[in-house]
Amino acid sequence: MTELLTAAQMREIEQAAMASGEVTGLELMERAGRGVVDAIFEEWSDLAQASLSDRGPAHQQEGGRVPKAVVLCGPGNNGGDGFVVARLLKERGWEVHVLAPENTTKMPPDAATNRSRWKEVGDILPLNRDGLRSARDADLYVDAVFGTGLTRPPEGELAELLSYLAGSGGDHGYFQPRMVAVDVPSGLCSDSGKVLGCPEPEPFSSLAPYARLTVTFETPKPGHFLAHGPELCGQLVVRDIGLTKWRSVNADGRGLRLPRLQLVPPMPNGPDEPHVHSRPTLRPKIRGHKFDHGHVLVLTGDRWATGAARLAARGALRMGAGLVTLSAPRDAAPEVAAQITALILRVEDNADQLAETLEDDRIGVVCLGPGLGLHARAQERLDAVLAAAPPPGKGTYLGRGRRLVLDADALTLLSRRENPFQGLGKHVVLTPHSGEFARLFPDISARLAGPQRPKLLSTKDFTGEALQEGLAAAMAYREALSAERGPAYSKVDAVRDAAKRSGAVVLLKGADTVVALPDGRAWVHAAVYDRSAPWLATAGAGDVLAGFISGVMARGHMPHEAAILGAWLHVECARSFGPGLIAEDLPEVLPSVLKALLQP
Ligand SMILES: NC(=O)C1=CN([C@@H]2O[C@H](COP(=O)(O)OP(=O)(O)OC[C@H]3O[C@@H](n4cnc5c(N)ncnc54)[C@H](O)[C@@H]3O)[C@@H](O)[C@H]2O)[C@@H](O)CC1
Ligand SMILES: Nc1ncnc2c1ncn2[C@@H]1O[C@H](COP(=O)(O)OP(=O)(O)O)[C@@H](O)[C@H]1O
Ligand SMILES: [K+]
Repeated sequence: MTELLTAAQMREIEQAAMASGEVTGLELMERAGRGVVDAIFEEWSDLAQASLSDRGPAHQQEGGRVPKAVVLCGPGNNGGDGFVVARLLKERGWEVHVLAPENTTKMPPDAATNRSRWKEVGDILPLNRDGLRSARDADLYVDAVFGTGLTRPPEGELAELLSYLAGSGGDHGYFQPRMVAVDVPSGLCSDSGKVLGCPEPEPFSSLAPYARLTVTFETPKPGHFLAHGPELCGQLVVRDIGLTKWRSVNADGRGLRLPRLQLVPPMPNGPDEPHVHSRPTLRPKIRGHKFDHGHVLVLTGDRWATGAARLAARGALRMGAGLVTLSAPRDAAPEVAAQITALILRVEDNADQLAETLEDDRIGVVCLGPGLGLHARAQERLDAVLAAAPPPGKGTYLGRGRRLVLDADALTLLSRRENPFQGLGKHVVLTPHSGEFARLFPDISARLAGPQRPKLLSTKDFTGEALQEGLAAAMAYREALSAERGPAYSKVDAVRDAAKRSGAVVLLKGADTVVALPDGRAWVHAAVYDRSAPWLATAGAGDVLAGFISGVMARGHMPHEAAILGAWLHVECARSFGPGLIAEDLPEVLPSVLKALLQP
């Protein structure tokens, strides 16, 4: 299991460790700096070989090139880590240039100690563009300006420096320098993956550099996986600094840290216990007849609009549901019948007939939304399904209650009801994309989006009142951006709030899919770094996901487990197929993915 820790939690853990007397802040900082240096040499072996301490002083005498590093140190403990990195590189014979603020009055003590240690062996240049100009053409740049302590958008000289670096780092810049971020690229909020003061960062206009490698400590942070985090971090490496003992206890020294936020799947090379499986577990189908493996009912849309539901149904069947039935309005039935074989078709003339179908208590899961439509009849069908889905406990299906997956149009229909969340509960999984999420939770979505960029003025607006209004809106936008404070409201915060409000399990899609329960437990499923699957952004992929989740629930998993497993298998299928993927392929590659999963 890989737990994602916020800045506040990290601070708390560090405090607990130091309070125990078993480790000092200075030791932790030394471990952090050493972790960064080790990660650099593991990533770029040529830099390790070029280090004099490895090759002996004779190397220099033979005219060997001395590698050069520029280390940018900020005003806090992240800067402290930077001073350690600078000293360790210098000890290995590097030419090291350090840029740091001149004013050190507010510097935390451990960082100040490491600054003094550095001063014994090297100089300090100003932390601005001038400082960078006098230390150009390095083999390595180390960004230790801000870490988890970023509280507001950088301003003035610092903003100028960071945006200059944003144009030259990562794979974007003209020089593509090796830029290593200590903990996080400076300017990136480690809780949210947002760049403070810059909602749409671009390589040449961001307030945070694009790193090639990010080395973080103890556990990854949510911001490494959410929003813009992955594109700014380059590669992510986690270094153990020995805080495990204090990770799982609260400030009072007891119990688990709650609510928990976990990464799915866990990081294979993280500092986690090596015996923990890095793959989620799917309940095996061992014995029993088809009804023991769950009966899923998928509602189709009207004539000409049944494809999405058929995709979902096929996804559920391939996932291993014992039986999948499509419930289609009469006018859509011929089209559905012509397209299916292993799936069963039931024809409904009206919502009452659907209600009758739902009296069959062997139907354990109902999936609706894909292609459902937004008309009054669709609303009646949704109402019928909600009315026939008793919450767990009072339920009928194996005592578990009936479970629902509400996707696509069903979510928009919910948002149009007077009480959108009436009748929902933990037996329901809502699977919105960001548009559907905004319809259901407009205030939460607006808070997540942050300040809204005003519309660009067209030439006809360049006069009188329209111009004044446009300028006022632009000023207000700039002010709102500079007033942003860290840690920023994250996608995890938003999905947690949505789950709490609706009472349901909420899965908000994207490359950074987040699942949350009303009690605050949450998971980030990130298709990023070495698990990226950009081919999933294809029409109909979401319909298949709804089917996958339904299928996993039919196999007896709890709704939140099904959401997590469904999202994970969805990405595995996309990765297994690769480029050229279309939604129809997802259920077809699932058997090989499941086979690999079930192998010991
Ligand atoms: N918490 C832990 O367990 C450990 C933390 N360590 C390091 O410490 C870092 C956190 O250190 P800090 O909490 O001191 O925070 P940072 O070093 O990230 O930055 C905080 C400092 O910058 C200032 N600041 C924030 N935003 C600013 C802005 N926009 N413009 C100008 N100044 C700004 C703050 O007032 C504060 O002085 C971590 O990222 C990590 O690198 C490591 O040394 C090892 C252990
Ligand atoms: N860049 C991406 N990387 C990984 N997965 C993605 C990416 N973009 C979209 N997805 C996934 O693809 C699916 C798209 O679903 P959705 O937006 O509902 O589209 P549709 O309605 O066309 O099926 C979601 O599961 C989402 O998480
Ligand atoms: K940093």
